[in-house]
Amino acid sequence: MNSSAIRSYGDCLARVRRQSPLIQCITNYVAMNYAANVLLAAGASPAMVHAPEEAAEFAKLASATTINIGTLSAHWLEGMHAAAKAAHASGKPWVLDPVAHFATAFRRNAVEELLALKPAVIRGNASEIMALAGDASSGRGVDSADSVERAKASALMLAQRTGAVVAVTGVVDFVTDGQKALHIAGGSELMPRVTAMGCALTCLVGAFVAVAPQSPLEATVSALACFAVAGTQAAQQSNGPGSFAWRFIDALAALNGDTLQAQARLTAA
Ligand SMILES: Nc1ncnc2c1ncn2[C@@H]1O[C@H](COP(=O)(O)OP(=O)(O)O)[C@@H](O)[C@H]1O
Ligand SMILES: Cc1ncsc1CCOP(=O)(O)O
Ligand SMILES: [Mg+2]
Repeated sequence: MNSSAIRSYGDCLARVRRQSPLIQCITNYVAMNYAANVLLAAGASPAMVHAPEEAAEFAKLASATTINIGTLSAHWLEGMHAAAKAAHASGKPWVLDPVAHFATAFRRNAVEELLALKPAVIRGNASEIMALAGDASSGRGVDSADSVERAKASALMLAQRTGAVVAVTGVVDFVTDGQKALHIAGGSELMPRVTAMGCALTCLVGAFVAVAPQSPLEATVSALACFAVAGTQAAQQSNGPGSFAWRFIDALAALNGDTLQAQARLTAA
């Protein structure tokens, strides 16, 4: 980890709030609104720009790009390729969310092509990461059917094979660059009951790697820690997934670097 570039996980959040990085989010129809609100709550500036006619041009303007295949179509895939290529060519990090990539041949091929365009970070649930590493997974759709514990070896292997930081989320998250690995505890069992929480987190990872492109592992851990701390806080006041969804945005908006540093539950794996 490049500790001279980033002094602490709290510092990474403080940088996002200070710099307000412009983040190109190519995400799905389900996630667009919630993900944009999550980025705003963290102090970043989201832009949902995916048309093939403009995706590459916009990727050059943005500080980072995130690509999510949740509601894929051929037209969108064209924009994803253009954006990922442009981001890579201009030295900007991009983040891949391989939503349910194992479900159909169209998705499998799409994710394989995108992986070749060198994402800096891959963020998925346990079933997605296991299948992406070529391991058997029990996933059928967008929700995980496997534990993070079972996906750890797959994540390590995938990180070593692709050179990307790999984040597996679930009850306790696991993040690795293929050498070092960390666990992040916290969050709430209400989180998988709100659609697009994972997609929004992928967009937030984009904002964090944008302000610390030399430290993608630390930036990813920091973004996941924000979700864990804000999720724990929001759950304490929520009656169910509906109120949790908006309380989570409030908790994230109120989170500062010092609180994150004090409350994040990180352990070396
Ligand atoms: N049972 C749980 N307890 C605590 N946090 C959870 C739980 N399940 C998921 N999360 C959190 O929800 C967020 C989204 O993760 P996840 O549900 O794995 O992604 P996806 O929505 O892509 O399947 C992450 O911050 C993760 O830590
Ligand atoms: C329900 C659904 N269908 C296609 S994408 C999507 C959202 C998935 O969101 P998440 O991966 O964050 O649960
Ligand atoms: Mg997901």
